[in-house]
Amino acid sequence: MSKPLVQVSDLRVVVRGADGPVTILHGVDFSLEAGKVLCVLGESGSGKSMTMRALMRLVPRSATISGRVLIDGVDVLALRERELARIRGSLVAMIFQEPATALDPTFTIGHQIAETVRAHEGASWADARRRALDLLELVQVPSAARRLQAYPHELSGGLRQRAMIALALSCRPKVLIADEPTTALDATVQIQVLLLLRELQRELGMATLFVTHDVGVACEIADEVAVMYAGRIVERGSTEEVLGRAGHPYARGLLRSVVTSDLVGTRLVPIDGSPPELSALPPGCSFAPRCNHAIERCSAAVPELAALSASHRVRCARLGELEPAIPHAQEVST
Ligand SMILES: Nc1ncnc2c1ncn2[C@@H]1O[C@H](COP(=O)(O)OP(=O)(O)OP(=O)(O)O)[C@@H](O)[C@H]1O
Repeated sequence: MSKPLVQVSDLRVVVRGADGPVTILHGVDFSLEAGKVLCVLGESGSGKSMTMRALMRLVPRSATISGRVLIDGVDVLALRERELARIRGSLVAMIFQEPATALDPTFTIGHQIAETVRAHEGASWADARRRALDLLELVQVPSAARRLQAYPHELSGGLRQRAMIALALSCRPKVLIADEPTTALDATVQIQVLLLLRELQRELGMATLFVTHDVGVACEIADEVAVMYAGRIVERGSTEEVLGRAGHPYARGLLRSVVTSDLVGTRLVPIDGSPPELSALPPGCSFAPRCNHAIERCSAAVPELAALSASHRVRCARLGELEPAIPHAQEVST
């Protein structure tokens, strides 16, 4: 097994709130090798985006991060601001749901990509423009030479998303962080962009962290899946293990809808009850108040992420006591 490109251990984020500090992330651990895609699933507010932002220290001013984040051997939490700015966009690139946040409306697509290539690689304008064209072709923008001259608002949503991916790839990142990058697109375009991302990340050997609410998206592109609840990873493993043989009652509930491998657009199934207030988490397992299987022991202490197999881990005090698989397990193929 090769050495992981991304290693995250005991990642914690605490935000200063009006009524005192609130812990948003309670010690997140995972690692990811080059060329692999990890999908992070979970309900709104579970801490998916905060985890991704904390990796690059893009957290609110009121937040404090602790733990360890090693990316390609670089200790991100120990970097000075200047060094950090250098690795954002070169070692690690981020793409978001809304391309408008990454693309400047006042410059053409070609100018923005070429400018980034020049800033990071010191290339001449002529070389940078050639590379901008190569990148637009790589992300399969039709009539790429003409689109270089276009402003963001002149492109369709799908093309803008491709342009943003080209911009993210312009510095040859080793790690790509994608936070719901296809959610705003209609289903057909979503599938095209997802297939493109999967193809690119394999071709370029990037480690990709992909945040989504969509089980179908995870089925389509993930090698590994992590499920988050109330600021903790409650289950992680290979896509087949987590989507096919979920062990945590929360993950099982969320994944009730998974019946085939081609379900882009399948939102997670809402579970009865609502997530806890982060400022007033119940003792022990945060999911216990919503869990049909909870017993007294579940509220005594936060369970560890225990191993079900070499790669499959579940944070449940009743692991091993529950039925081993969810009913749809055999139908999932990845
Ligand atoms: N700037 C902030 N200050 C205080 N709390 C914040 C801030 N940003 C996020 N939070 C809180 O952190 C928690 C996790 O938020 P986060 O955005 O990571 O969730 P998420 O799982 O990505 O949700 P979604 O799927 O809706 O994007 C939420 O309870 C949110 O209210």
